[in-house]
Amino acid sequence: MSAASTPAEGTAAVNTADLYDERGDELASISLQFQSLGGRSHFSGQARTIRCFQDNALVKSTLATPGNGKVLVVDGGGSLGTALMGDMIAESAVANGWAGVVINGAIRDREAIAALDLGVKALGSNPRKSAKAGAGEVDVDVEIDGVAIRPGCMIWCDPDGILVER
Ligand SMILES: O=C([O-])CC(=O)C(=O)O
Repeated sequence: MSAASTPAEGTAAVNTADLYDERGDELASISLQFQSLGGRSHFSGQARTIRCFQDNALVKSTLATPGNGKVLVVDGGGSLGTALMGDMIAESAVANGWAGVVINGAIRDREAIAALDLGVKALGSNPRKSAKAGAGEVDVDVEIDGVAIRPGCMIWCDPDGILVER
């Protein structure tokens, strides 16, 4: 890791393997094989969280508020049945200053999202849209692949994986 990339800064391109070597078990590593789908391959920041299931109204409304360099972690229950984010919502995340979005679920509009200056980790894609009723919870503790993610904790993502501050 270069001297300039202090993890707390959030905007520097941190390499997760180097960070793990430096900090070891202070960090939890998500073993589930997320795909890197955004135009920004390395991203990090404080987490905000959403828990929802096949309903993306809270994802849309949250990414329409100022992100201040944070990472939105969406626990969609691992469902690949509907897309929780498409290119319009992702463009809104870029416009509002989010560093990235981690979705334990699916996205759609892969090609457009790959061209955006946004970090995106998701399990895969599905063209089928989600419900928009607003079911779910914002800024709650979530767990993905046995790793707890609390609102405000630091999270680092790159093509190697996802690290979370314990
Ligand atoms: O509206 C949706 O469900 C997601 C979508 O397609 C977009 O963000 O463009």
